[in-house]
Amino acid sequence: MSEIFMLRALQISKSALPDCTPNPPVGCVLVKNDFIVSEGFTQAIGGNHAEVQALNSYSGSTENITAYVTLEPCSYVGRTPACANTLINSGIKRVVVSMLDPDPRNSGKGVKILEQAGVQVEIGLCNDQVIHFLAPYLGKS
Ligand SMILES: Nc1c(N[C@@H]2O[C@H](COP(=O)(O)O)[C@@H](O)[C@H]2O)[nH]c(=O)[nH]c1=O
Repeated sequence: MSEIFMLRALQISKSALPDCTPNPPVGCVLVKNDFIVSEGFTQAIGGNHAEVQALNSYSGSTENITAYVTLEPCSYVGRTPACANTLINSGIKRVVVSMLDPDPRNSGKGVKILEQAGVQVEIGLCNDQVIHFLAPYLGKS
């Protein structure tokens, strides 16, 4: 079941192209009680990341919501705020990440920030499919 949600996040991430480059195209879906309640993908460079788009499009309670994100949420303030902190502030308690961000400014730090705040993080769902799509876009932002 959860693979369906990550594959949906991967599917919508493709809509981020070509405007998001050189930022990688990322997708995020918010799931509550096995239903997708919101979706987002990376906006044009300097615009919202996928997680922020999904959160901005959702107005209900974040209780029991799991965020499925194709790439590790970012950990630092770059052109946009740190998505790991945005997720924590939203009250979401479970995040499923397909692949870690190889960008050395993130690279495990986003996951660490989430875990230190008590968010349950799972890594690697649909990893093969996501790496296949995302790899060409990583390391250039
Ligand atoms: N596109 C994308 C991420 N992209 C990552 O964010 C960093 C660039 O941040 P910025 O300069 O603020 O745009 C860089 O490490 C890139 O890999 N991260 C995410 O959490 N979600 C997203 O949708």
